[in-house]
Amino acid sequence: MITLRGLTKRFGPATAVDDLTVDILPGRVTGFLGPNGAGKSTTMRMILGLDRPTAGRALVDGRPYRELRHPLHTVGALLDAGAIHPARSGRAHLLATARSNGIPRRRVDEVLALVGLDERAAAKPGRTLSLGMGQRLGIAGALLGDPPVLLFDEPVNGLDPDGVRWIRQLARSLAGQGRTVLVSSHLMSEMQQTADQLVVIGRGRLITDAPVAEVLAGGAAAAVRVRVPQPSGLAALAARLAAEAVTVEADGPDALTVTGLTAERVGDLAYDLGVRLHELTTVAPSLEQAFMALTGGSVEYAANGSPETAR
Ligand SMILES: Nc1ncnc2c1ncn2[C@@H]1O[C@H](COP(=O)(O)OP(=O)(O)OP(=O)(O)O)[C@@H](O)[C@H]1O
Repeated sequence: MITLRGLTKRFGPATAVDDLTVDILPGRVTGFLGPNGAGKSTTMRMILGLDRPTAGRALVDGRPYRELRHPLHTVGALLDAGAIHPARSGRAHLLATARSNGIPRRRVDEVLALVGLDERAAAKPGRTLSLGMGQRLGIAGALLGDPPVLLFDEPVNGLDPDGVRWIRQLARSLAGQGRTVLVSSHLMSEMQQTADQLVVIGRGRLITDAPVAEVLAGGAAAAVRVRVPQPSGLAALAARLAAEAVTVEADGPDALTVTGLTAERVGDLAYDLGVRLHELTTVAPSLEQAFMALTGGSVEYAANGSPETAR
């Protein structure tokens, strides 16, 4: 379990993490979500004792990282996948970490197998590793001490679809074993498929801490898409909907998206007007829409497009 209490980090006048209080519980994948610069990496660095909080506490299994007696056996982290010596092989890198932490050699073979790196890949020098292999090696390092708590900072960044699927399954299976798994991402769609719980931050502050399903249900209203083949019918329906105090947006040349009415009500209004429909669909909000509804003002670059395209 990870416990954050009033966790705050200031860099000069800038507040990167602002009074964060959250419990990150075992047995589930917690998605740590926020736009670039929201403070996710800084929070993870404080959990791992790499940055000192300006105020508040970050505890792993009840202790600050620096007071852990067996840190590698308590918490494993993937922070920067590129953090391996360019001339050293992946296997040598893991062996050195294992040796200095009293972990037996055979565990290195176990974790290499766990992350799907074969002998040839493990023998390559760091500088020749692909991004995906680097991520796998970083995760192998995180798993070395078989820790009950795992932190993955943007693990799917730059990975191909197979790599993304693999990380997703790994995170889920680690949580299934009862571990605490915290995965940061600025990709809402990714978290929708991976996480059970969401901790969303914006500008260092907690925006929400809730199950994914709850964020989806409460963050943004479902919309209704209605497609009308005749332009006159489309105009008549749009005018009628305008009188209903709902949000109506054009959706291509022959369709409208209506927020604030059920599909049944939109269908009934069309029927009353004698307007023929070719489609009437309820569109569930995506996590991304829910996220935008939640973060609103905290997304500094909203004008440049969605957070997914901002990196
Ligand atoms: N060492 C530092 N010195 C000064 N400012 C910093 C430092 N580290 C982070 N920051 C600032 O703190 C804020 C939070 O950064 P952080 O990297 O934690 O965000 P993030 O949510 O992880 O985003 P990203 O995904 O872009 O890394 C940013 O405004 C960043 O510029």
